[in-house]
Amino acid sequence: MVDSDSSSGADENSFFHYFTSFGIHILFIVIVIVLKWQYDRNRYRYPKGPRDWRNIKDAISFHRKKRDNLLVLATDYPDSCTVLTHTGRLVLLNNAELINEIFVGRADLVSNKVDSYLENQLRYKEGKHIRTGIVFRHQDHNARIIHKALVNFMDNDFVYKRLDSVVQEQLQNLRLSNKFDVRRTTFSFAVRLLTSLSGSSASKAMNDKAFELFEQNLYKISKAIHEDTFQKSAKVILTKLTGQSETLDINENILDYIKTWTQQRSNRAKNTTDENIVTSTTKTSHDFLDSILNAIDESSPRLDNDDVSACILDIIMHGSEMLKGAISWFLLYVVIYPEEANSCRREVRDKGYSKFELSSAESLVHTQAFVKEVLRLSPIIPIVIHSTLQDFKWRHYHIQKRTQFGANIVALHQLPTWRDAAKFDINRWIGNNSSTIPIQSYSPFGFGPRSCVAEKFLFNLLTGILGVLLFHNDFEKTGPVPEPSEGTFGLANIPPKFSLKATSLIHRS
Ligand code: HEM
Repeated sequence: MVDSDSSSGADENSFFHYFTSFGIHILFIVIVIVLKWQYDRNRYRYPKGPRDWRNIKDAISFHRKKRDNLLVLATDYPDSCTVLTHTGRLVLLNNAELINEIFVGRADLVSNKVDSYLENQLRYKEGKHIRTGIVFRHQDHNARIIHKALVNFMDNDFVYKRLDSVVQEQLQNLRLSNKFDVRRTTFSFAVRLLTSLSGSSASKAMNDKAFELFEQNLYKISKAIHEDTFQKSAKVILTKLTGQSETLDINENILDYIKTWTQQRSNRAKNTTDENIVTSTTKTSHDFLDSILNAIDESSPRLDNDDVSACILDIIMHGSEMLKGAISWFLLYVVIYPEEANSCRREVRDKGYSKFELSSAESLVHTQAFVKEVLRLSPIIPIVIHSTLQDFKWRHYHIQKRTQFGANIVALHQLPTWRDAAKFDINRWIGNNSSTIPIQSYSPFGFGPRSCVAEKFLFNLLTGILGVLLFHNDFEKTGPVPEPSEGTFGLANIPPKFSLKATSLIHRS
């Protein structure tokens, strides 16, 4: 009895010691965290904003409530403010001057694309991953040479040689029926267009089963990205903690598909010395794939097949998401504002714009004004977010490395300097009225050195596409349609699912 008593006392003692030392460790950790927090507080200074503990709920729901928040924050903080979000601290810039100052003036320090927003992460090889749809997340030498190669390709080889026929072919293939799901249909059009532009020979495979699967899988990813539920947010946090991606398998499947094009091209390469290294096939580029392959000799570290394929996937995903978003918004505004849409239809009919032609799209003044006004009120990217590459001082602030800067595009497009900012008014872009457009207050395609590579051609591309659609079709509602204030509003601003009826005007007349 005595023996057993003393051993239980020893057990209690060791438990007591265990818990005391555990408690002391925890206390130390808490003290270190508090000291670090205090140190950072003294060391770094940010613009003021709703970022204290009382706003923690707002911080967590910031991205979900962004549509309301962005305009309210710009009214409360006309210059800039700091918001806590679930992905960290974000300095939101609410006026044109500051956006320009940071995104153009300090682009050397604020050029990393966000990397913790999308759950849709693809580890495409050991130690390397992309988040599909966010083009070239790092601001590094290779991102720069690829950007330059794509811009040069569009300027010199492509736009004037192939673009018209590729776009027209896809417009002809577009199957609009009595009742079509607008987002699904425009996505299919956009993926096919981007695939033709990325790997011209790949378009030959567009009717086969493998391509169908590729397109379906891309659409699944697109849906997963835009799903907007609390379960989804919880999953995002979980995947962030585990480093896993819910859509990884699908990604691997679609990446494999693109790898086969890259492989076929690399097999044609003249001076292949290493199986895993691609060399330029020819200096004339026929598509995005060629233009990236032709830039490989300048790359460092040298790009291989997997890197090139990941870039192509990123371009296809971004381009098709953006085009889907833009064309879906156009068609929604067409049925909400039929008078304005009819003035565009009259214009394309008067000018005989029945086929896509980039060079004459600019002459479609009303149609281009319609495009610009839709993208003003419903920009596809509501905040352009970049993060800082290192600590830096700006005005009287001291900003820490990896702080996110957000250009508040929604607010920029509705600043008080716009006449009747909240009104859908295509006339503001036409003739003398355009002198009322406030300077540097409209930017649907990004800013500075990391702006969209297709920027120069996008207004005309979108105008031409809308022009041809209006020339051949009348669009009507088949039931209630969403308001422009609805839809997902995460990294991209996309209308909710809706259907329309298209009646061919050729058959009617
Ligand atoms: C309506 C259509 C489009 C919109 C609204 C759009 C918008 C944007 C925006 C806002 C950015 C800057 C993102 C940032 O700084 O974080 C961007 C970048 C980019 N876009 Fe687009 N885009 C569109 C279509 C396209 C198309 C068709 C392509 C196909 C080539 C494309 C390729 C790119 C690339 C490669 C970048 C990354 C540039 C870089 O970081 O160096 N975009 N786009």
